[in-house]
Parts: sequence; C-alpha cells; structure tokens
Amino acid sequence: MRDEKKSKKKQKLKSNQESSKNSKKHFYQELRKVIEASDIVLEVLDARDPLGCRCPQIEQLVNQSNGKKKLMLILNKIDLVPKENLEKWLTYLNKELPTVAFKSSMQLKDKTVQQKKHTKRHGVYTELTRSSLCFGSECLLKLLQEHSTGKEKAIQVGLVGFPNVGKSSIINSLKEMRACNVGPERGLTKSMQIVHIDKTIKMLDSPCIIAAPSNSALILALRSTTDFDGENSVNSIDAILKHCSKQQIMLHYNMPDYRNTLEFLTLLARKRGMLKKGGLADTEGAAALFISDWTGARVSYHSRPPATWNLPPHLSDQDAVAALQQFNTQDLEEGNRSTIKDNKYPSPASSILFQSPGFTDGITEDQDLPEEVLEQENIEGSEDEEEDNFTEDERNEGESDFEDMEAENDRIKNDKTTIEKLDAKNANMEILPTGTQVDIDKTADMDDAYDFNTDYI
Ligand SMILES: Nc1nc2c(ncn2[C@@H]2O[C@H](COP(=O)(O)OP(=O)(O)OP(=O)(O)O)[C@@H](O)[C@H]2O)c(=O)[nH]1
Repeated sequence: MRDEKKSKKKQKLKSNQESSKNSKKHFYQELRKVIEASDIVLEVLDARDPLGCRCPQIEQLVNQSNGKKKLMLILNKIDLVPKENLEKWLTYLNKELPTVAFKSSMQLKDKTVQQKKHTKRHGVYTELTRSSLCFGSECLLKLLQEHSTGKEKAIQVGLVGFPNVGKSSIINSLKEMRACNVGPERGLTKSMQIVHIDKTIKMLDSPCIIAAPSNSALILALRSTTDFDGENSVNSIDAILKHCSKQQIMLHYNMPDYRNTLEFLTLLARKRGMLKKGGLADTEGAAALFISDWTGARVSYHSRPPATWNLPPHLSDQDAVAALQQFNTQDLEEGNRSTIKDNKYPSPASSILFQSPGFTDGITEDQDLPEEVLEQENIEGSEDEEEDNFTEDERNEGESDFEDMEAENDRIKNDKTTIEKLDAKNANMEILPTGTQVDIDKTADMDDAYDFNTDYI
C-alpha cells in the first residue's frame, strides 16, 4: 500500500516536472539565461527559410550588451537547398551579420540505420553516409578560437533559434558525439545545457525561442511548438501550401490534383497508410507528418532573398558594422567557400520554391506572453505546489528517470512510406524548365536524415 502511494507520488512528480519544463515561461527564462551567459550568440537559421528563422527581439537583446556580446548567424541544413540559392543567401546575410554555412552531422542516429540498410541497397547506404558528414565546423571553430585567444577562461557560445533549426545538432557535430538530444520533435531541448568542445570553447544549448501568438498562421505553423489538432492543423497546412507552387507539391508528394487542403491531407494520409478506425484517413496524423517534414530533416524547399538588400529596422548601422568587424572576414569567406564546395545539394528543379513570410517575432519578456497563457501556467504551477509535498529523495528519484523523448521520434521514423511513381497525367509540370528530369527515388524506407525524393547533385 505504501509502495503504491509512493509510486503514484513519483508519477505525479514526474508529470509536474514535465509540465513545468514544457511551459513557455520556462523556455524563455532558460533562453535568457543562455544569452546572459554567452560571450558570443549564434542565431541558428534553417537555410530553407533564413528570414523566417530570424527573431528581431533576440537580435536586439544581444545588441543591447553594447558590444560585449557578439552576434553571428549560422545557416544550417544547407544540404536541403540548391547551391545557387545558398550562395545568394550568404551574400545577402553577410552584409549585416557574419554568417557561417553549416550542414550538421546526423551520424550518431544513423549508425544503426546505416548498417541495417547497407544489407538492403547499396544506393541507400551512400545517401546515409553522406548524411553523417558535417560541413562548416572547421570554419566555425576557427572563428570562435580566434576569439578565445588570450582569454583566461573558455569562451561561452550560446546557440539560439526557433524549434528544430538544428541547435543541438550543431553542438553534437562540433563535439563529434551525441552530447545533446536531437530529433524531429519541436521544442525537444527544455533547459540550458553546457557542452565543452575543448579547453577554450563551451557551447550552451538553449530551448527554442517561443514565437509570439501575434505572428501569422504561416509563421506559427512552421516556427511554434504548438501541437496541431483538428481545424487548427488543416489551417496550418493550408497556410504552408498557399505559399508554394501546387505543381511542385504534387510532384514532391507524388500526388494527383487536389481541390483543397483537407483533400490534400486525406490523400497524404491514405498514401502513407495512416488510417483511423473504420478506414478513415487520419488527416491530423498526416498534418503532423507534413509539418515534421517541413521543419525537420527531409523536404528540400527554398526561399529567395529579397531583390534588394536593406538593413532591417531592428538593427542600426553601428550594430551591423560592429558585428562584421568582430570576426575575421577573410577566414569567414574562405571557410564558407570551402563548405560550399564540399557539400552536396538538391537540384533547383527538385526543390520546392517557398515564399517566406519574413522575420518571426519572438517572446523575450513575461509581459509578451498573452495573459491566458500566463494564467494557465500559473494555475498549473499553484496546483503543483499544493500537491507537491515530496521529500528531497523522492524529488531526485523523479529527476533521474525523467524524459523519454525517443517515443515521438520512433513514431515518425517508423512511418514506412511507399512512394509510387508520379502519375504524369495528374502532375502539371509547367513551372519546371522544359526537359527537366526530377529523379524520384522509389525508396520504400524513409528515415529522418534524408529525403530520397530529392535529386542531390
Ligand atoms: N538535413 C538536415 N537535417 C538536419 C540538420 N541539422 C539538424 N537536422 C535535423 O533537424 C531536426 C531538428 O534538429 P535539432 O538539433 O533537434 O534542432 P533544435 O534546434 O535543437 O530543436 P529544438 O530542441 O526543438 O529547439 C532533427 O531531425 C535533425 O536531424 C542538417 O544540417 N541537415
């Protein structure tokens, strides 16, 4: 009886800890801790939508330190955009902030998958080997090490960014091991985590920036941690689909023409074998899978930089000049050139063109959180306090077995998809250059690391 009570208490403690660590307030408090502790802040951007991953409020917060903290951009996931597009973005972004091109290694997760698949198909093995490579780490480490020269203590480098941009993957790539938890679930990192790269550099992983609820539906679909359900999920996918070419979506998902987003999700669910009781298409599941493709490691899409460059309103001329002077421009350019040369890219024809909604507003202060969110989190907090009369030992026990996040990753990884040949009649390919051939790989197994629908060159 006593044991049963203890186990109930432990369960309760575990779920209380989980909900408080998941709270938006906790996320941005931890994020602020990382920024305060950092000498250099790296804002991580998904190369598929660099502007959409920039947060003016966070950049302003770093710049308020009057030069004590340095700000740099990391353009991650460069393996998912065409080479020409990457080059344009680097030219554009490097006009205002030092920007390093990066492709994270996903090697640790892939090792077992790699062995399994090698026995199946040699071609797949090659793709996975490529996914395990990291590009850009030499350039980044060189720039950081220049900063640590002459310093008595190791410099602290904070990584910040919206969910799933690859903050933890970058740290793992620099450390060459799985030091931080990584995966397609958004908002996986809950608290600050310190990883020593060497004697001179400490990296600080942070929970994601919380997108302000006032952002557009498109931004919230891609940059928030909110779980989507029902109408909400259809609206989110609708917002994304409206910002891409329908023909390219049909081509990528090997799908016939669809009348609306609900029909798209129904077709996607059926194609992926996602059925509910009674054979109904699981459109919510299909929506979650679609979003995870778009924010995770799979789909190749790209946005174009604005035609003319203008300093964004949240940065002053002095901010930009100071930021660019703080790093060795020559090393940065040479490093990026070598990264661009070594990495492999999807061909422009197999990458979906996406219209970026622009900067994403983030929450950095209590008062930025809408009252209903704060109220809800306060109610949960006070309930926790009332019932939370555990001993210190019980608390520690709860902490030690806290977190099992692999379940969600497995759910997504286990989605075995059979990609059928494109029905050329249904796919109107007029937007593609005449004669363009898109190599659609009929691979049955899809893992988190590579999209075999993409034609890598
Ligand atoms: N293709 C590709 N996928 C990447 C790259 N970097 C990260 N990913 C994938 O993107 C997903 C998110 O990576 P994480 O490192 O967990 O991202 P995060 O920013 O720490 O995420 P949060 O904890 O949600 O804030 C994972 O599925 C990674 O495998 C990359 O360079 N290329």
